[in-house]
Amino acid sequence: MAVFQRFQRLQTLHVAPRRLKPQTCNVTVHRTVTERIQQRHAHDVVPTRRPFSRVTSDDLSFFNDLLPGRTITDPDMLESCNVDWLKTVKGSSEVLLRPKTTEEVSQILRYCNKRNLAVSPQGGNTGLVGGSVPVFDEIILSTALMNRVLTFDSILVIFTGILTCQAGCVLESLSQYVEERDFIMPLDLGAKGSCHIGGNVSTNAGGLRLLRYGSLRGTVLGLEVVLADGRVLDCLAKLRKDNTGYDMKQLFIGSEGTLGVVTAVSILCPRKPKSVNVAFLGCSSFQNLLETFQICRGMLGEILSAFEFLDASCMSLVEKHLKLTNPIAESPYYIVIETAGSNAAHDEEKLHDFLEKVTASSLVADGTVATEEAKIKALWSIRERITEALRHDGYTYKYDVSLPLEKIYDLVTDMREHLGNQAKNVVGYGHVGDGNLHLNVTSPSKDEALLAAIEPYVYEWTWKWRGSISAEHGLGLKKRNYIYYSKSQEAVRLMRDFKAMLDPKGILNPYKTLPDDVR
Ligand SMILES: O=C(O)CC[C@@H](O)C(=O)O
Ligand SMILES: [Zn+2]
Repeated sequence: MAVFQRFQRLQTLHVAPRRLKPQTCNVTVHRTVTERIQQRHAHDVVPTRRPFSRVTSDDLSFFNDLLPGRTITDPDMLESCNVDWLKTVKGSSEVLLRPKTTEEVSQILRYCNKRNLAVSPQGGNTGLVGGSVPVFDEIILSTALMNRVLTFDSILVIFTGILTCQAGCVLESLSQYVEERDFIMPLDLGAKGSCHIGGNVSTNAGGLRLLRYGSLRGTVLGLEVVLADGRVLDCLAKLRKDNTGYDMKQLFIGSEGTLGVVTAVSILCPRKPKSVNVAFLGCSSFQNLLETFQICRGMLGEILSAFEFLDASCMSLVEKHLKLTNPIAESPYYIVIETAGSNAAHDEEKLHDFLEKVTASSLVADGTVATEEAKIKALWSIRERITEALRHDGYTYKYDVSLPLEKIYDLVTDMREHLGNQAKNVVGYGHVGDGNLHLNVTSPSKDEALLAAIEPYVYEWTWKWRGSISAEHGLGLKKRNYIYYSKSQEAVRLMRDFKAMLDPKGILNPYKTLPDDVR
């Protein structure tokens, strides 16, 4: 493998890409969507507080009796729970509840529903769309103390890999727990040190391993959910297959705490791979990067576990703000490829052949490969810590879109041109393997004119190419009024009906996910 620690440019391979047609512009439909959004000036809409009750001293007595020492009203302690990680959405809740059991969550919600008190469920508060913090004075219901592993299944002495745990377990702790037993979590994200598994499920978090292990819609086997009126829905099955009627858990995966509070999760963990390699490569064009991906899928096949990218602007930001070092020669685009398999010699041979092919054809200009854990971590941190670097760069406008692969970077290029010098930085990175681009725009401070130049332009663009305006972060508070760019009116109406059925008073995570005016 030493020969691939660094490799050189050879010649360029030209493969004509298959062009994709934009959405046949049904002008009427398009205009309807656009007008609906523009009329509302969606990015400016600050919701009006709905007529929920205000917390009284009687309510506090009830909560104190139920959760002695875990009913928090100290403003200093409430401060960090009222504001999101990006520090762009700030609520003014005066009560933080920290239950330890499902029964306590059930009693809290039964009481809040009766009293018409709004509730903002909160996990690790790492969300990026303002979905995990109160907007007004909603009671914060934190899962932080619901952090017990319940079971890790085994048949005699052999583990099956089915983990059942409470919703407040931190993803990284779960990873450690299952790794000690020779398994891994099927998902991995930059926020793993703080995010909770319940929050991951509620937002249907994607992350860096989705390419290999699929989404939580497949790996979550069962859920326990407390409904708005306090009923406990036990769908905590541990079965690989179960076709008995509607798959209820799917309703709660990705519904951002608006339909129920996830209190426990059963999840299928893959075996820990015996051999892991990470290659960090540089490409001179995005077209070369896409061709590298095509070849990679073909040649690495079943051992490919991640294919991520970042552009040169991301690299500059992690160098500048986090003092990370670029391990290879400067390039316009960088790729992080991970392989995970069961036979080191076999995996290395495959990787070797692949790298030889892409360097010989000059698709890849430079690169480095890591097999030891510390170096693997260092390479991954360049990709994983971009979000953190962007936060240092200024106020960040974040877009998380699914697009046809061949259009994925054109949005960044167009946006740069469209914004000119209005923006400080316009960067692109993300999950090439999943067709998911993270477009981020920074400015020295919050800038309404800049926001108006980005939105709805970015959503129009995504709609035109039949993309999704939220590939993995959800709609939360910030994007809910743009839902029509990705969902039909009928679909949104049905969502409203589900919400009305499960939470008739609308106490669960109000002002999130669904638009203000469902027509
Ligand atoms: O900060 C972002 O926009 C993306 C965060 C996360 O989804 C990632 O893939 O790193
Ligand atoms: Zn992502």
